[in-house]
Amino acid sequence: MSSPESQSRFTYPSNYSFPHHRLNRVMRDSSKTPIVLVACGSFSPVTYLHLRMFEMAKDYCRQNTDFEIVGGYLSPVSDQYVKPGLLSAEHRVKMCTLAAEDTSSWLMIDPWEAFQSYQRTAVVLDHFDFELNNVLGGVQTADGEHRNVRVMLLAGSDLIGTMSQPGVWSQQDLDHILGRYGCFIIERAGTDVDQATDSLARWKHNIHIISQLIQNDVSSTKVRLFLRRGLSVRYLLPSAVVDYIEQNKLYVDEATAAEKEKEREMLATLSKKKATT
Ligand SMILES: Nc1ncnc2c1ncn2[C@@H]1O[C@H](COP(=O)(O)OP(=O)(O)OP(=O)(O)O)[C@@H](O)[C@H]1O
Ligand SMILES: NC(=O)c1ccc[n+]([C@@H]2O[C@H](COP(=O)(O)O)[C@@H](O)[C@H]2O)c1
Repeated sequence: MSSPESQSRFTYPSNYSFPHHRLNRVMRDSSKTPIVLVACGSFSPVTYLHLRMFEMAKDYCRQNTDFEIVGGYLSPVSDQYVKPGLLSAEHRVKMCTLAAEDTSSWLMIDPWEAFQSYQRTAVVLDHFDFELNNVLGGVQTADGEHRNVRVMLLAGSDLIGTMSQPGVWSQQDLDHILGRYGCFIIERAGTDVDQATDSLARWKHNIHIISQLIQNDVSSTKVRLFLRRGLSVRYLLPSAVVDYIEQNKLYVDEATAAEKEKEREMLATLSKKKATT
């Protein structure tokens, strides 16, 4: 667990320690700004697209910004977040860990959010900022100069779309997330990014929109639907995650009414799309 100072600001799950084994503590290019990417979500289950979001952001940063990515984290949401199809945090954290270990050399899973009461995204980003800069002391340049790490949110455009919906995010939190930290938004089929970011114009300088040059429309909802119908999901998720789902017989239970409704909406969108092509 972190220093006593942190205990007054944050609550911690028991036996928690902040993962930093893959954090790049020495920058490659001292002229750049070190950043850490944080993707918050359900990850029920984690898919290749969740992992690919980080690679897309990496390419974008290299080509368009003065940022150097020194680490990437998936932060699965708490069980208290009410959402159809949300499996227990234990399974979700395990699947994310298997996925990162199996497929990546730089992604990490932070279980801080998952194993406690629901924490707003603004608080989650503060937690990362605290652990990276106050507890670990940031990173260094090759010359040994200290640099604070900037935390940035990584999300799909559906999430940024919810930021204009009344009652979902407080103005104070939006100002904190987009004004203080900033974000990378991956375009996602079904969301008009311009419309989604219209009301967020005052933070435009901190919002980086990334196009999906190779469209991948996989979603956890579709994966759950396939599993429930006994269809294969191999090659949509890392093999280790598919094996884990099979071994633990996950996502085979009858869908809840809310989930059935979500599936109906998704199937209707898919057949509409088919009809227009
Ligand atoms: N196909 C995709 N394209 C772009 N962003 C995505 C895609 N799938 C997931 N994301 C983003 O990944 C993050 C985590 O998402 P989440 O775990 O809620 O996945 P999801 O696939 O949208 O889940 P569900 O289908 O259960 O709603 C969110 O910011 C979401 O926008
Ligand atoms: N006010 C907030 O902080 C707020 C609102 C909506 C979603 N979120 C976060 O967005 C993430 C993804 O949510 P969905 O899976 O519902 O798209 C979750 O981690 C959730 O905590 C945060």
